[in-house]
Amino acid sequence: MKVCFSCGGTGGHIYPALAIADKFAERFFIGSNRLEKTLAPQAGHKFYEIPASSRDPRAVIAGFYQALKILAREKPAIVIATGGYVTVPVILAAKLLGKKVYLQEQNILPGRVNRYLSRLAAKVFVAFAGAARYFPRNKAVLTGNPVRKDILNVSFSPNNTKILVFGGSLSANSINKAINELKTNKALLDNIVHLDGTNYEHDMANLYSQTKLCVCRAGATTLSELAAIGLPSILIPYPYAADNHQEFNARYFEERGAAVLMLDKDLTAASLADAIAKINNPETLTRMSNAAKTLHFKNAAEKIKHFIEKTSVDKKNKIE
Ligand SMILES: CC(=O)N[C@H]1[C@@H](OP(=O)(O)OP(=O)(O)OC[C@H]2O[C@@H](n3ccc(=O)[nH]c3=O)[C@H](O)[C@@H]2O)O[C@H](CO)[C@@H](O)[C@@H]1O
Repeated sequence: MKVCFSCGGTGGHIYPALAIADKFAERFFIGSNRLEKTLAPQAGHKFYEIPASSRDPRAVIAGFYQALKILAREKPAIVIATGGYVTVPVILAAKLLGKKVYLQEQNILPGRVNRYLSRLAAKVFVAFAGAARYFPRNKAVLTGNPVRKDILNVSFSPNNTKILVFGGSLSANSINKAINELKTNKALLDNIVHLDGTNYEHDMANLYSQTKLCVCRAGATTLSELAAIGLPSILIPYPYAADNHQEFNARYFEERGAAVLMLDKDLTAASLADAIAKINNPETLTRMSNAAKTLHFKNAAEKIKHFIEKTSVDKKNKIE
């Protein structure tokens, strides 16, 4: 079955698509000129760029016509969209051509665009049970959030030495500022790995494998990775995320003992040093790691693939 993936803008939307795409032999991507333009071809996928914008209707219309042409030429059986505004014209074009569309939602509190587009989708694969109630009845299927396979192979040890600091795929100014001040603390500095937005890391699995504690934003794809590995974290939700959805993600992890939540407004070099000092011991880290592991959904990408194959192929092996 040939599958069209559409995703865009930030790593949080792109990596789940790449994880699902691994499960399908025939696939291609449609995205914008942002991070997906690098990441999808790098992962070996055919990639089509279309114009996209959250504001300019002319770009959306141009994107829609280009998506129509691409879909008519490539003839995928289905479209899977994992978020980002570039998916809107792709989904509309797919529906016009009578194609089945599936959405995948990473967050506990789904974005408005996905909530609206879910009406056009056959199903929405959700990462957390709490997300289902935001979609029309019977639309959500709980699968968990697909995680890149190299990250699934990483395991946590409290003997790891690194504290990994990053802000999601686009980095975070307030975290950078607090950490840069903390760098005067020599004892901590030696063990801090800081992704500050100038050093995008493609091999996160390698970094995670040396890490005992993450200090990061609370993007849902990051959280799924922390759960898959069982990595303890201090989560500082991005305060301007739509509907404050990162705080929902972070609270879910904090309430279950997997993370410490720190609000961005409370973030200073001193408060961060304090929070790190409180949990930076093998007993606490191990306890948090075990709690994080219980939040991992196994085989999310496989579940999505099986669900699609079961429901999209009829008995004569034809696409519905
Ligand atoms: C501001 C905003 O609205 N951000 C949203 C966006 O975040 P964002 O794109 O930042 O998403 P996440 O934090 O969920 O994921 C970041 C991804 O980038 C990877 N990574 C990061 C840094 C790096 O150097 N290399 C690298 O590979 C991480 O391993 C992870 O896979 O999508 C998420 C998933 O829908 C949402 O929950 C976030 O709220």
